[in-house]
Amino acid sequence: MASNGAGNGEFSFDNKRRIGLPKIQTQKTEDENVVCHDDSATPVKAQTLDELHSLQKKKSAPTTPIKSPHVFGVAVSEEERQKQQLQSISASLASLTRETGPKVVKGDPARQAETPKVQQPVHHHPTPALNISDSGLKFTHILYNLSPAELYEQAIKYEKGSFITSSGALATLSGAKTGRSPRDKRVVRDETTEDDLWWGKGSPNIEMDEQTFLINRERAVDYLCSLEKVFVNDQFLNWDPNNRIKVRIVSARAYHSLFMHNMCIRPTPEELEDFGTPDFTIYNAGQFPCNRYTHYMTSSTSIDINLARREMVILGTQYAGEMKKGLFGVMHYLMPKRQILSLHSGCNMGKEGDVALFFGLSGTGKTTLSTDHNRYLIGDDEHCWSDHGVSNIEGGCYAKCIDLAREKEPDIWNAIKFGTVLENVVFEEHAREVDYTDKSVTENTRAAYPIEYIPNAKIPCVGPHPKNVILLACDAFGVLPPVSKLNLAQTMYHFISGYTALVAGTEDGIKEPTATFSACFGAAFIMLHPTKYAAMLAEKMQKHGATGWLVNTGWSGGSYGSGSRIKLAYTRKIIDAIHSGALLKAEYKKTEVFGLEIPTALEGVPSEILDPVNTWPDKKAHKDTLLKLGGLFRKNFEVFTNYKIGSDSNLTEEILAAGPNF
Ligand SMILES: Nc1ncnc2c1ncn2[C@@H]1O[C@H](COP(=O)(O)OP(=O)(O)O)[C@@H](O)[C@H]1O
Ligand SMILES: C=C(OP(=O)(O)O)C(=O)O
Ligand SMILES: [Ca+2]
Ligand SMILES: [Mn+2]
Repeated sequence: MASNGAGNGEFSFDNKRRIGLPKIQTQKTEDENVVCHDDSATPVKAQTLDELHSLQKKKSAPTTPIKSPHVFGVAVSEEERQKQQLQSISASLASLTRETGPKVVKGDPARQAETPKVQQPVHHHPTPALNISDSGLKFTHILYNLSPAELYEQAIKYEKGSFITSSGALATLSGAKTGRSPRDKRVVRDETTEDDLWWGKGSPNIEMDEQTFLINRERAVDYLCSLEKVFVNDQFLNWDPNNRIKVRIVSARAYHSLFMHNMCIRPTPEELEDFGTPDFTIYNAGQFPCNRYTHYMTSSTSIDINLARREMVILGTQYAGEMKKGLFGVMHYLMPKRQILSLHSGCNMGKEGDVALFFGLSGTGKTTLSTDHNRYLIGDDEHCWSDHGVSNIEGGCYAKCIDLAREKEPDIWNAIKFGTVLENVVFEEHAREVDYTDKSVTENTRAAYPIEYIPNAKIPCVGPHPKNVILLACDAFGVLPPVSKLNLAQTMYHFISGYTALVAGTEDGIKEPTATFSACFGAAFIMLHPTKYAAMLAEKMQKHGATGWLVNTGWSGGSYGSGSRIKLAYTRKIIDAIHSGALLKAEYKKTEVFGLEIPTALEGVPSEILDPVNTWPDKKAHKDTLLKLGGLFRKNFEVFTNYKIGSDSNLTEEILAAGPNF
């Protein structure tokens, strides 16, 4: 933003900066006869203030001439197309018990002059007068695919806790929930999903029935239709053009609309013209709770997925990540049906076209390590691996910001600018400088930005088959080596285990690390049994000759409390050596218990840290901790011992043998 030096939003009267308004002379110049060399522009072409304001905005020009869209071979007018779009939105918002969609109208209700042509409700049947509700008598204004600038204005005007930070990002608060609520995520169990999905112990798919889904859907839709305006985003998922999914997000907050604008793939104006009916719709009524007397509800939060109806309903949580990760779950169902593997991983590509995947649970480094100034970023979190290579599902990144530092992560730092949603951060009240070390609201502070905000993003976000598959674990026990080379069976063992150990809540003194095992490094999002994804991964890695690696981005020199987190600079060197192929040629030795192959030397990393035992002053404590972790792995894997991985029973046995041995 141009600074005028006046501060506090006052206008500057510096002549050079004047943009068009004639100078108002309140006093006569000293010498009336001297020709006034006033360089001010000609007067504005407006007679009234209203006219002046109407000049400020011009109609946006489409990048290509609007073609006449065809419906069943018949050309339709622009007016007709607009009408169809509103009908589609009205149908999306239709109550299921009152037969009609709401009366929807495009545009901001605050701008009365713009209130345009009225969209007649869609009548499936002549509506009995008795069925009319209050919300059926009013108009619901639709703010359709607004631009970031418009969404900023909406947020700042109407949503408490919205501010522009000094770098131009939109700071918001997500309310009472500052992270996902996996225990409140439910999936409708019906004929479609009964046999296909993973149900029961360990599964993230907590069941609900169709009827309960419809109750929550009605609650969300009634809430949304009772509002004066709702935001509608029509966008895409998946950069693979043959497997692109059309999603519609209906939400009540500009924050949610901007978040999804950034996170999903943004359609061009031409693509939006032909958008038609969405493949999947989210109803985000996050400000409104679910009813705890409703069957299945265990809290006031509910995130409900109905695969048959292709709908998701959000009640009682405003955490925006719920939408992104909810859709990811849907992709974990839709893609494997098409023989495409969906992956909770980051992905980047070198100059030579070498692709790497980064798997890992939250906070293990997918976003940080896939954002690499020397490589092209394909995506930071959600990908597909098809017979043609990899594709990003999303159009944006969602970076953790806690302790973010410009020097360590310059690309992420620079992406936090105008258009970026900055969740739950604390900033200095006047200058609006963000303090990234401040955890007052939450430790899970986040930035959501379009992927092109990263300078070396690979657009379109697709790439060839991966050469390296990197499994990230943040091991707060400090016993896993900084890097190990894995054979295929070990890769599968660690992929199915999905280990990380984090330390929650650091305030009240030193805490024991807790091990988390999350199958496929994303059990919260998978829909099928983990072995289904594992079998696909094994098949693809084998076919394309990818190498597996286990990288510990966590502790060294002791567990949390006595050791310290491995320096990001060292982890980057390790990753560089994987990408370049240098690490493949290194000399290796095998570790005790986990039987991992570790390099004896690696450029830019002190050799002594490569074997964790060297970094622990207390060798007995090291051995005890190693055995403890080995035991936790073993216990976790018990549930998988009765499953066959793919059609290859040899592989299944090899995988079972690839775990810790003691
Ligand atoms: N050695 C390391 N490797 C990777 N990340 C590290 C390391 N040390 C500290 N970090 C920090 O850990 C966090 C990793 O988070 P992030 O990349 O967002 O994880 P994910 O995308 O997997 O959820 C970042 O805040 C990063 O700065
Ligand atoms: C959005 C999330 O992803 P991640 O932490 O893996 O970046 C999340 O887990 O809420
Ligand atoms: Ca995650
Ligand atoms: Mn991430």
